[in-house]
Amino acid sequence: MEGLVSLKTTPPGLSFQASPPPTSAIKFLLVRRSLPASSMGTRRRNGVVSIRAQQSETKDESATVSPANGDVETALKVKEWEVGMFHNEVAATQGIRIRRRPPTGPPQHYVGPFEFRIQSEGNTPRNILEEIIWHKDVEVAQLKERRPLFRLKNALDSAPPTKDFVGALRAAYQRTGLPGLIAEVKKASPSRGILREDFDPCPLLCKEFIVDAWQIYYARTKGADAILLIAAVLPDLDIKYMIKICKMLGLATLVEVHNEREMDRVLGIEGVELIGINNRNLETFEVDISNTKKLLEGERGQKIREKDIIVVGESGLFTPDDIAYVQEAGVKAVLVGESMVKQSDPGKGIAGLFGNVVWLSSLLMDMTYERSSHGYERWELNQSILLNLSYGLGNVVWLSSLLMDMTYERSSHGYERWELNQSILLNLSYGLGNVVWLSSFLMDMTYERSSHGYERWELNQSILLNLSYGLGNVVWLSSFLMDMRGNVVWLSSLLMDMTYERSSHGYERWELNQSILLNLSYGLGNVVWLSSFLMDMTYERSSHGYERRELNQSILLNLSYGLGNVVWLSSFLMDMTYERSSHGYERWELNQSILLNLSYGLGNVVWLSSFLMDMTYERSSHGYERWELNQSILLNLSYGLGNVVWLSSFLMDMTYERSSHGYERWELNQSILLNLSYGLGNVVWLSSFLMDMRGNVVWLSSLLMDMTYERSSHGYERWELNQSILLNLSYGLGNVVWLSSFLMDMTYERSSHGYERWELNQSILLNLSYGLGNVVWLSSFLMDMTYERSSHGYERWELNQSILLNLSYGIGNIVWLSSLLMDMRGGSLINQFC
Ligand SMILES: O=P(O)(O)OC[C@@H](O)[C@@H](O)c1c[nH]c2ccccc12
Repeated sequence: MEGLVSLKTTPPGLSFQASPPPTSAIKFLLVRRSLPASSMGTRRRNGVVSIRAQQSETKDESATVSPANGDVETALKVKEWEVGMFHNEVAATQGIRIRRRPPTGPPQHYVGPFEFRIQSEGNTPRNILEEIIWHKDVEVAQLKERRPLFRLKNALDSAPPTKDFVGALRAAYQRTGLPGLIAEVKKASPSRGILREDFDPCPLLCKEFIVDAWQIYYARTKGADAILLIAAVLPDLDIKYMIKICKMLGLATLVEVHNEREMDRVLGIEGVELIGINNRNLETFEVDISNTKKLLEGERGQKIREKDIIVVGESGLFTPDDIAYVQEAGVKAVLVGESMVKQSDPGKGIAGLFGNVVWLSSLLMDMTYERSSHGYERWELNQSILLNLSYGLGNVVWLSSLLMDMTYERSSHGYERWELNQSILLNLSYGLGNVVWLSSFLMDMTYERSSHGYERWELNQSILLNLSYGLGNVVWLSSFLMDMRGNVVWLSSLLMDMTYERSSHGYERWELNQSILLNLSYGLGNVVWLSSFLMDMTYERSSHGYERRELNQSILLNLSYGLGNVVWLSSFLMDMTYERSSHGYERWELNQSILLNLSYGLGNVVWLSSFLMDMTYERSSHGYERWELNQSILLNLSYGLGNVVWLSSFLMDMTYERSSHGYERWELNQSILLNLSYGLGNVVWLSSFLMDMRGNVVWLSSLLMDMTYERSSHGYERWELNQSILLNLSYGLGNVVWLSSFLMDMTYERSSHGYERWELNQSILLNLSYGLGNVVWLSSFLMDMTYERSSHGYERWELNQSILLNLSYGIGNIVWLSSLLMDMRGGSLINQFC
């Protein structure tokens, strides 16, 4: 040990040679074939010093290269073999089953007296690992002969500086919350030559069967930053010694274990920072990833956490489930071969391994890289993206797993984290997503109700409230309700529960009841249920009087916002019509509001248009007001979208009227177009609308052209309008093809319109990112931007971020984004992950 202390204070190469610890004597003796016989005599007492001293002397080299005497050479081999036997004995006491040397004699490549050995149990490897080690032993001996240690040491100076392997793994885990990836990658293959020119690997691990410290030096000269040491092969003293050498050379060590015994041995060694658990039994090559879990259970896991050791899960990891499994077991990094190496595109390999999560985490990673310089704000941004994502919703699986992770962290992060959890849940409930998960979550919460009391119940209520805002998808809400407690029963039974509580919670609870119903009607839900509820309420009308009826009306109004089953509504309206005579003007007014609201949603345009026709018949008697109403309905319809055919035919009608109605009519035309551009979202219909009108794309652009013709007379305002329409179109999203071709046109004009035009371009892109649209286009655009990054610098990058932020608003579908990111990043992902 003293020798090791001195190692630190003197130049690495020299000190190493001057005073190595005793174990290294064994190691170096094992493979050193050029020692004079005289020095062997001192081996057992103080062999280390003498051997080292000679290793560093050049004059030894001649002996190595050309043995003067065959007998001496043979004698040396015998000695080496004896030492190997000694090594086997030491190893066996530590439960190491791998024999470093064939116990009954040197293996067959030895020359001289051993040449004719017959194959026997004693010189036949017992398993694959043993066979590899025996081969490795010989291979290293030969390599050392060609390049003795002192020469390697000279080469150390020209090796690239070491990179912080452990630091990179820790940072990766912190950044992403996912295990850092140690990927097996290749710059070139012997058969196919250079595979990747721009190969700039992260810190490098030398994944080799190390049997001799010489290999460590060799690896460093080749640029290694970390060394794999296999506990199934190396006795404790070797591991300790090699760790010291690695430290001296600035290398990290990953000590690999396969079973409990090896784990316990390694946990007893000082200075171990990384332990790899190999799921592949190197004796049989069978893979079982539960090995990782087994070795991290109980006290062992405890000890690892206390020592702050990073555990690397190794082998047999292919899917996000596998990664999640080992991460759950306590792994903070993974060593992956097959599933990466088989992929031509490393980005795809990573995505296959880490799943959809990869894009977000890779995004977060980018941001994390910047965290040091951007500090807290960036982290905040991180949170926003998560929150926004939860609005969209998308892949609930990911989010729920995130929530689970967060739950694990709850103890350490306390209330804030929990708060965030709640927000995400609330937001999730806005979107909707995977109802199964949410409903099961709600059920869990119900179980917890007793223990968490009122707050939890409140949260429950909020989620229901939000759920009722969000959905839109009637099928899921109704199926959700059905899943929970069977058809309709659940919500109404909830309402009943609440009713029971009414006595104690009084008016507030009842109010809440009402809000839920109101909100439900926003979303839309199962009209059947709602209408049956309304009927129930109708029965109660006599006793609850006017208020109930008012409520009834509100629900109807709200229903009309959503849209629902127009058939039912229209039949309801008919009922009301029968009542018109008795209720007079108010009822009629109500009728109108419902129609207006319906037009917001959209519904069955056919019915609406037929209604409009009815109204048209009445035009003569109701005069201008009615006509005005007509216009409003049309305007509102354009918000929603509805039956394009009808609208377009209406526009045509209006066109006929242009001559007589003059400018106002034309203005209306414009408003409708503006509103249309707000509303749609459904690319198909807009494009089909455009197509219907004048064939593919032509119509809108020709309209724009018309407007352009008018520019001279209407001047700047018209042009402004033009821009608004484009901007609004970009909100919805529309036919990206068209937009992009338009952008191209604009680009041509860039020279003459200068910066403003370019700004507009940016807005359109930002807005497009709200909707989402054609990812292919966006991603290709982002790529273009990436190319431009060098010249446009930080602003462009910022824009990139905004687009991503906005995208996170829009999407919901994480799958596409992740594929986008994957496309974008490809190979560079791998660097970020390491
Ligand atoms: O290809 P896989 O199953 O992803 O495994 C990679 C890596 O863990 C494996 O190559 C490995 C880890 N430690 C080793 C030691 C020797 C040989 C191989 C290994």
